[in-house]
Amino acid sequence: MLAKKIGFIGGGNMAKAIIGGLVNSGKIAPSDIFVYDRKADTNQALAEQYGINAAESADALAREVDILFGAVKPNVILKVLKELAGSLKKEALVVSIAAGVTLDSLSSVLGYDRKIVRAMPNTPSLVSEGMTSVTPNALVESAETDEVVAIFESFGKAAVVDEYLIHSVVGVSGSAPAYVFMFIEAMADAAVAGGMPRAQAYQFAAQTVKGAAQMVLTTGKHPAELKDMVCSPGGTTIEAVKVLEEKGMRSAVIEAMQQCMAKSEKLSRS
Ligand SMILES: NC(=O)C1=CN([C@@H]2O[C@H](COP(=O)(O)OP(=O)(O)OC[C@H]3O[C@@H](n4cnc5c(N)ncnc54)[C@H](O)[C@@H]3O)[C@@H](O)[C@H]2O)C=CC1
Ligand SMILES: O=C(O)[C@@H]1CCC=N1
Repeated sequence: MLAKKIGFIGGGNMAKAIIGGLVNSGKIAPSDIFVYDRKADTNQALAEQYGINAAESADALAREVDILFGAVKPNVILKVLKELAGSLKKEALVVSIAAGVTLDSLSSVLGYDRKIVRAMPNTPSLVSEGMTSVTPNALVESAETDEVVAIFESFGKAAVVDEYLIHSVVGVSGSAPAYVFMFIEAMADAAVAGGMPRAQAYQFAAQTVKGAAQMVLTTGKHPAELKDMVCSPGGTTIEAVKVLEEKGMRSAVIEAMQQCMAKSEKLSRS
């Protein structure tokens, strides 16, 4: 049980995923979780759904908590944190999940003596299958980093990475659900073209992606070996593999991710 008070500024999709994961894990009492969203109905809905506290204001929340999650959009997070910095407890830890906002720019508004963690979750957190990176600044103690990792592990997997790797994280997990959804959609389209009903096509495609991912995670085998296991000599699968190679699937994925990572770098500089 985590004996700390945790607050969320912003109660949107990602905050909801984290709050839901924490409450369901039983690692923290809902009465120790606080949320402040500028929309009163969002506060109320989260308080009712999870039995947590809706704070009166960002300042009131900041005064209360030991760990504060900044879960607003990147274009407003620095302003929001600057306004509440003076209300935070001296030892409070701030966790930002805003894409492209560096530890240095967070320190510039919160103070260079503030313990800060930069994290990059993804939307599968909403179904307890998230993948989150965690990057603490030099002031965060290892026990505190472990606590933040444990919070993110309550709704998926989490790993500590150096800050320079966050662009890779954005490419390979933060933004990546979007490309996987496109792949599932395309697979389902082809099944529909073969006559399968749409809903059934999504079920077959999505369960196959989930099962294939599970094989990579649990067998320890190289993805190429797992691919080879599917390809019977003279069979159906190798025909599909040939077309995917001809159409450049691998280079399309690599180039798309490089664009994504370049944009992440650009956002961090602006
Ligand atoms: N959606 C995604 O896949 C991922 C998002 N992120 C990051 O998570 C953060 C939040 O994203 P989402 O939850 O998707 O956005 P969202 O738009 O669902 O939620 C943002 C919430 O902040 C509230 N808000 C805006 N200004 C506020 C203020 N001044 N005070 C209090 N609340 C305020 C809004 O009312 C809204 O409910 C962003 O910084 C984003 O970069 C990180 C990883 C993945
Ligand atoms: O598209 C974006 O900017 C955010 C960051 C990671 C996922 N969504």
